[in-house]
Amino acid sequence: MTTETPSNKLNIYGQTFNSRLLIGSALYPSPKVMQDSIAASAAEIVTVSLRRQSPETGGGNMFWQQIKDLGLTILPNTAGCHSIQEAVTLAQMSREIFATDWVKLELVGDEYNLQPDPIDLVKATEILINDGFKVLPYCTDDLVICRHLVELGCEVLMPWGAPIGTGKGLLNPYALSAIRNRFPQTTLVVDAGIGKPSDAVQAFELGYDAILLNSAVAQAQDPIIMAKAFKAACEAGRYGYLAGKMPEKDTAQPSTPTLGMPFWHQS
Ligand SMILES: CC(=O)[C@@H](O)[C@H](O)COP(=O)(O)O
Repeated sequence: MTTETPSNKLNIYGQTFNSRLLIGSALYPSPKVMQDSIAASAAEIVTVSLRRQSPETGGGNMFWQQIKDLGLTILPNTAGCHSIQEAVTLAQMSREIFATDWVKLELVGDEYNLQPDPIDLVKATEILINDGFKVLPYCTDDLVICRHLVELGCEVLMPWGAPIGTGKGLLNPYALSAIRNRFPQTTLVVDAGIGKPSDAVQAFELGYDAILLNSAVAQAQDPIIMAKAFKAACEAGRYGYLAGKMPEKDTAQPSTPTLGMPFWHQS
């Protein structure tokens, strides 16, 4: 029987976490709603982009203070980078500022769907790993690209569910499932495109270790309630996966016995 024990907590490069929900820090209606939503989600890892800094207004400093106040593990990302050089430079700056060697590597290859550039992603990953980073690459659901990333030393992969900000859910469950089956030892996180709690449940049912989302909570009509819904969905999906679902059958089978007495009773 498989149950959730300390030894099978979410493992990200050797650090363990109780929550299997990673959350973004952009697009919330207000800083207060951001803080309250992230707290309600019970996420222990929050991803941030250095690009949020806005020295002209000083707003950037306030944002960083609010993030710091959450007391969570920070996962810097390279959102919005379009070239290897840009992504590597931003990762290096983030390492200094946040004092972490983790980086969620995002390298946009196309403006239409913000698809990661698969070729430059692999090249940038190699540069960053050689520079001592622990890379969490945001990638497409391409099995071969994932294999290259694992061969370079990535212990975590973050294939997309759907393009960022679309809320379309898991567009290609077959491809995500193939990645799960091919890399049983790798920590797999569905990143981007999740729109509703049932998408999160589906990711865990496929055997994924975690999900990362931003828009689904930040752009919900009530972000704080939605954050709670995702917390519950991640737990439900994970427990459902660990429990092992019943086998499906093509023919009906009565679940209520038709022979004998359903309950013992005194005559
Ligand atoms: C915040 C972040 O890292 C995004 O780039 C991420 O991929 C989330 O995407 P969604 O907003 O679609 O959840």
